[in-house]
Amino acid sequence: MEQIIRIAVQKSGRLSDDSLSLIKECGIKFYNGTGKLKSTSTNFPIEFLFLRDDDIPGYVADGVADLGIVGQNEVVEKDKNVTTMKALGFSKCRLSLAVAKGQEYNGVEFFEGKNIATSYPKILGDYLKSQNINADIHEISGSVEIAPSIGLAEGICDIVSSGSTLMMNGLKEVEEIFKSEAVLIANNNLSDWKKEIAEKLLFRINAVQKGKSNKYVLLNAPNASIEKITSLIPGMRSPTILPLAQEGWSSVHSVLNEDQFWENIEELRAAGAEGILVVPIEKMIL
Ligand SMILES: Nc1ncnc2c1ncn2[C@@H]1O[C@H](COP(=O)(O)OP(=O)(O)OP(=O)(O)O)[C@@H](O)[C@H]1O
Ligand SMILES: O=P(O)(O)OC[C@H]1O[C@H](OP(=O)(O)OP(=O)(O)O)[C@H](O)[C@@H]1O
Ligand SMILES: [Mg+2]
Repeated sequence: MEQIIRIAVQKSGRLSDDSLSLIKECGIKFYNGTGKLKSTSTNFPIEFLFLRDDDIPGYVADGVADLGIVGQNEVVEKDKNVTTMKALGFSKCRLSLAVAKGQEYNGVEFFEGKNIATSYPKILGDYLKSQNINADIHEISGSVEIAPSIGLAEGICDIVSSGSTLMMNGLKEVEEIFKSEAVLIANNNLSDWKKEIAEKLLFRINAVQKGKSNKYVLLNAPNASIEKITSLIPGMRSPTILPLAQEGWSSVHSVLNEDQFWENIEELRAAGAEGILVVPIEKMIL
């Protein structure tokens, strides 16, 4: 049997572009023409299934797919037995309760005995239980934000990111109940060789993610400041220091987390650093 692993990704929607970009950044090539629901990579032993995101946890649990990229919200909602291998850092959103903007709201007790429309009955049900609230959960599959204005429910529980959908529909967010981002999930019983391929994919994903959060920094500094600057940007093992053509000056090259760079920028400049260049890193393997 050909040793190939199957990964389920969303066909089109909030997860698909970033899922496919991540795969491409991992150096994995595949054809992704419109309408094609299955595709095999030409340079990595992986086959892609393009599916509705709601179906991905179930397919991975059943072993129809070995891996999947899906929102944590769907993994928890579908309550399937799968292993979460890695949080991927995109499609970040939250599940929140919302009510009409003009509604007086003094706490979660508001929802006692009320109707709440949602596409996430399990996550909402678990939350209400944890708060000792009895409410009627009205399950609908989309356009949840319309529910209060058509008299279907007094509140909703849906995905919020910027909050603009809530605002446009005259609603206000009152409780955040779940935080989500895209995750890589795996079937619980992968064979040894499938595990090996999954680990190779994970290795590449880690290299891409580390590269993204770090920057290659080059700067010029007077030799007298090198010690101070080295302490501010210590790099992976230690910075590279090269002499400039101009006597008494060096070029310092280092790698550092972007947040750390911005935190240290004033101190670097105060120490005499100038001509600072910050360059993106494509992959980073420690
Ligand atoms: N506005 C948003 N910002 C960030 N992430 C989001 C946003 N909306 C949804 N997500 C995340 O992306 C996932 C997919 O959202 P999308 O709206 O594409 O789902 P869908 O309409 O159910 O798609 P499908 O047609 O595949 O069933 C959600 O489960 C959630 O994890
Ligand atoms: O807080 P916001 O930034 O406005 O994002 C939240 C909205 O995004 C998602 O819908 P999407 O736009 O993906 O459409 P869909 O309902 O067709 O999935 C989600 O279902 C919310 O309605
Ligand atoms: Mg869906």
